Amino acid sequence: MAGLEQLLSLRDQLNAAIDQVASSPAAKALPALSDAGAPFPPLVAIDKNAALATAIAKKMTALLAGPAHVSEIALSGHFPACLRVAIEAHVSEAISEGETEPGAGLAVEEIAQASCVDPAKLARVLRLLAANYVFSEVRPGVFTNNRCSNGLSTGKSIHTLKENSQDVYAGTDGRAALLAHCTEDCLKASSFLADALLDPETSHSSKSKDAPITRAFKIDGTVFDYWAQPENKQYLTRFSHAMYAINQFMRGDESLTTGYPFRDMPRDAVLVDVGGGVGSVALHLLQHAPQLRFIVQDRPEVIGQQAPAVWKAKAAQALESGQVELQSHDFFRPQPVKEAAVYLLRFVIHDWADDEVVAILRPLAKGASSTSRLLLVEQSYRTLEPDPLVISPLPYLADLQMLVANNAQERTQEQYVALAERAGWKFVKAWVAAVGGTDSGWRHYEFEKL
Ligand SMILES: C[S@@+](CC[C@H](N)C(=O)[O-])C[C@H]1O[C@@H](n2cnc3c(N)ncnc32)[C@H](O)[C@@H]1O
Repeated sequence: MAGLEQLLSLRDQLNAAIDQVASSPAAKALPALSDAGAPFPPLVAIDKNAALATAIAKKMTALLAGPAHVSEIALSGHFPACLRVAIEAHVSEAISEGETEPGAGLAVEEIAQASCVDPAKLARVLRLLAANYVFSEVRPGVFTNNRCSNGLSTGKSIHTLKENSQDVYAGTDGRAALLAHCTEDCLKASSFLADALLDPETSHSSKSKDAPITRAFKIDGTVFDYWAQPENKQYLTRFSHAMYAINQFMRGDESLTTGYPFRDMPRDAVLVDVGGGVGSVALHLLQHAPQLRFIVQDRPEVIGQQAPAVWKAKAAQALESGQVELQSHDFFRPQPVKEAAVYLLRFVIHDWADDEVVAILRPLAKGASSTSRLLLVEQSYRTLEPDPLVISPLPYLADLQMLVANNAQERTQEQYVALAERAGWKFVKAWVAAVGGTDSGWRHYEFEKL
C-alpha cells in the first residue's frame, strides 16, 4: 500500500475507533487533559477502542514523520530525565500547595523553593514536559498540574517531604515511586545497554552480574544484592513502593484475580507468595479471598525492613492473627512450606535467565503435592507481524527493563511452559487477564506437579 493510501486507511480506522470510544459509557467520564484531580485508571486501561485509537495515532505519526520520528526517539531520553527532576524537586506537590486555585498555575521561582533546583533550569525542564502534555505552561514561566502530571505527586505537603526525605514514598500509592525507579535506575541502566551488548565479555552472558545496570551503578552481583546494602536502603524502599504501585496501574488488582477461583478455595488453604516483595499480591488477594492463609516469602532485607510497615499500615490484624506470615526465604533453596495449595510468583520469573528460572521452580515442585498449583503471573509477550499495529508497547518496554536491570526477559507462553516442565511442572492452562473487555497485558499460567 502506498503512503497516501496507508494514511487514508489509518484515518478511517482512527475515526471508527474514536466513534466506538465516544459511544462507550466509560468515555462519558473521560476527564479533560487539564483535570489534574481525575482518578485512575486511564481510559486506555478499560476501553479497548481507546487503546486502539492511541495505537493508530502512533502509527500515523511514524508514517507522516518517517526519519523525523527517529530523530525524536533519539532525543527522547530527555523525557524520563526531566520527569525525574520533576518528581524529586516535588514540582507537582509544590504547584498544588502554592497555586491560589487549581489550574491557576504557580511561578517557577516559587515551585523551585521546594528543592534546591535553579528556577531558570527548572522552567526549561518543565517546558519540555509541558510540550509533551505533562504539566501545562499557563503563562510564560507559570506552570500547573494536569491529568498527566498527577501520577508524579506523592500527595504530601512540601514540609512533610522535606522532613522525611529518606522515604518520601511511604504511605503513598507508589505511583511516583514507580516513575522515579524507571527514570533513575532503569534510565541509567539503559544508557549502558549498547556497551553491555557489544562487549564480547558480556554480550552472550545470561548472568545477572553482566546486566547493563551493573555498569551504571558499579554493582558486583545482582541489583537485588546491591539494594540489600545498608547504604542503598532508599533504593530498595523506593522499589518496594514501586512494586506496590503495580496493583494500581492498568487495573492490576482485577488482573490478578480474574480467571482463578481463589474464592472457592477451602478455608485456611495456604497460598505462598514466592518472591512476594512487600506482599502486594497477598495484600490484594486477602481482600478478595479472606478465607485463605498467606505466606509472603522474600529476601531478608525485604521481609525484615520493608514488608512489616506495609502490613501494619494496611492489614495489621491479618499479621497479628497469623493469617499472614512474612518469611525470609531464598527461593533458590529448598522450599520450607510443603504441599501448599498455591505457589504464586508474580513478576519474579522475568527477572531471571532460563537456568535460574528452573532453579527457582524446581524446589517448589519438590515441595508440592499432587493437588498443589503453581501460578505464574507475567507480562504477555509475542513477536510482531510485518507492519504491525502495536496496541500496547508495554510488553516490549518491560522486556527491555528486564534486560537492562537483570540480563533477563519477558517470555512467550511456549517459553514458560518449557521452563516449568524442565523444573517438574505440567502445564494446565493459561489465561489473559482481561479487565472490562480490555487485555490488561498480564498472562496467568497454571501448572500442576508432573
Ligand atoms: C519484581 S519483584 C516482584 C515482587 C512481587 N512478586 C510483586 O509482584 O509485587 C521481584 C522480587 O523477587 C525478590 N527476590 C530476588 N531474589 C530473591 C531470592 N533469591 N529469594 C527470594 N526473593 C528474591 C526481590 O527482592 C523482589 O521482591
